[in-house]
Amino acid sequence: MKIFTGAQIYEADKFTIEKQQITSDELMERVATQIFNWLHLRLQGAQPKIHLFCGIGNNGGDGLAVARHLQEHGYNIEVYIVNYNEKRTDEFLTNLKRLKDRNIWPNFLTEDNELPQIAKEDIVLDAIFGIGLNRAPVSWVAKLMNHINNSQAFILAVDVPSGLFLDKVVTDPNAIIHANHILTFQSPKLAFFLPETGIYFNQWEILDIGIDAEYIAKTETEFDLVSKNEVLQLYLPREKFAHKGTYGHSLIIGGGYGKVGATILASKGALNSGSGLVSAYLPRCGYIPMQTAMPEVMVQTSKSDEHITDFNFDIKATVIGIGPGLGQHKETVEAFSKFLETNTTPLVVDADALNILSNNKKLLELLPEDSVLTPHPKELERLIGEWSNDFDKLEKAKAFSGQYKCVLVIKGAHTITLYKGKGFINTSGNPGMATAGSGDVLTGVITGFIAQGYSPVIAAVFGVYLHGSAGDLAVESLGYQSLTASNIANTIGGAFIELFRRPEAPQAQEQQQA
Ligand SMILES: NC(=O)C1=CN([C@@H]2O[C@H](COP(=O)(O)OP(=O)(O)OC[C@H]3O[C@@H](n4cnc5c(N)ncnc54)[C@H](O)[C@@H]3O)[C@@H](O)[C@H]2O)[C@@H](O)CC1
Ligand SMILES: Nc1ncnc2c1ncn2[C@@H]1O[C@H](COP(=O)(O)OP(=O)(O)O)[C@@H](O)[C@H]1O
Ligand SMILES: [K+]
Repeated sequence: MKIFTGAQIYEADKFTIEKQQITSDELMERVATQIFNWLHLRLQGAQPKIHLFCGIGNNGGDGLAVARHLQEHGYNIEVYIVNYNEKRTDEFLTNLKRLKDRNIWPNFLTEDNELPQIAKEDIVLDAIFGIGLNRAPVSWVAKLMNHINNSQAFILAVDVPSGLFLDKVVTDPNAIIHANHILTFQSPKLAFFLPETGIYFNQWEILDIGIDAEYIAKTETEFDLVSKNEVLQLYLPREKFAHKGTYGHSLIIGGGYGKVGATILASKGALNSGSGLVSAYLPRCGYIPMQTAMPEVMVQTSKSDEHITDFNFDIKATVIGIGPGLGQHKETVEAFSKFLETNTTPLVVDADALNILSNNKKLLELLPEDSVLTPHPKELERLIGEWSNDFDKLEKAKAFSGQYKCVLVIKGAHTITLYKGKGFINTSGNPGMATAGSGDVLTGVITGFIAQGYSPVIAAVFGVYLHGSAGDLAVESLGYQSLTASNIANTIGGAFIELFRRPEAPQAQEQQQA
């Protein structure tokens, strides 16, 4: 799904209005009807107090139009105009008049008003600011927002939580609404998925407001959201007459004394994601553990007992996943550097292999084109340097991936894969995956996908989704705390099956009763 910027959203609105020959007011009415339906379906006429806080722009206009629908259906509403600016939009004024015509008189809030009473059983509709926010709210508005946040009422945000910027971080956490749920229009917003800006709400949902399909199809976006629908289109079916050679040979390189487990997890990731053959190259101490844990994996060892000191293996790999448990011993660094000088096999680079590259940036130039790098936040910082905020991080990461012609997978709650100036934001996964070794499994999964013939960027995007989906499935029976990396690796098969599971058809009433 495409993630539009603020400018693109305004353009989409304009395009839709012209193409569908509707007025801006009619578009706003679509929005309001959808929000009203959302509430009506859940409330079914129940009478909690609904406080609607409306700004003076079009976000506020949406709020006023919702107020009218709620009132017409007998809901218990209180409307407030957060009067932060003199410049009202036409649509706001139209909807204000419609309310007044129905004898609904909003409370106009200014700096001098007392803060309204909101009980924790109440509902708040947040329509103070939408995507038009271009500077931090003044202090009395921030105070009001803070008051709303502290009320413990259920807060439903219209389009975005008021106070959220689409392209920069919030400096004062009190000057933004902490929403329980967001009803956002047509396209999710990039800020929903970044660690510094995604913390201000629990859930989001898209309302389809009928933005013109032609606009959506023809407009290129910098970021796309990746869910099941997107990855299903990338899936390469298994062929009837396939043999193990058809699906490539993954080689996992890493491990050291006390860290052989990392390579076992990566090998499991590669094997369970469909690699035809999997080999591992380890120091000698890894031989027995690997052979015992993974009978399917072929093993060769470096000369030394405790860490890799040479890359003299005799394996014709389709792709190499390198780094888990590798360590940064002087001899390992030297051997890895020498290996890079002649290697042409595609690489997936993780963990200590990334740290070695960060310590000697010249080595980055030796990576084969389209190598996949999978840093967690600390490893990313070592690679690209410090960033001032999440938006700056994305810019720097994008420049890095362009400079070194690599696929850069920024791991996190919403892992972002960057390639050739474009970002793919993952939607699967859960906090139970913040556990030792889960990244090692991902290295294996991406390696396994490349082995099977997926291009590196598709292997990264698909692999990240499937890895997260395996975590989501496994957590259902294990819970967040007990989920382990091994569980994730063992559930990859389930995640494949889940890809093709159709939602259950609702049963007919009579059948249910029978
Ligand atoms: N036809 C349209 O354009 C549609 C717009 N929609 C709604 O319109 C919203 C955007 O509306 P607007 O562009 O009017 O903007 P907002 O309603 O988000 O903001 C109001 C205006 O206040 C000013 N402002 C920004 N930051 C401020 C601050 N800190 N203090 C004081 N004033 C500030 C800006 O001039 C801004 O335009 C969307 O989020 C969505 O809710 C929807 O109704 C869909 C249709
Ligand atoms: N809160 C979270 N939500 C979703 N996924 C997460 C979360 N925390 C971690 N993950 C995923 O778990 C993996 C952790 O990788 P990493 O930090 O390299 O772990 P390790 O080094 O222990 O293998 C990444 O794929 C990351 O996206
Ligand atoms: K809002």
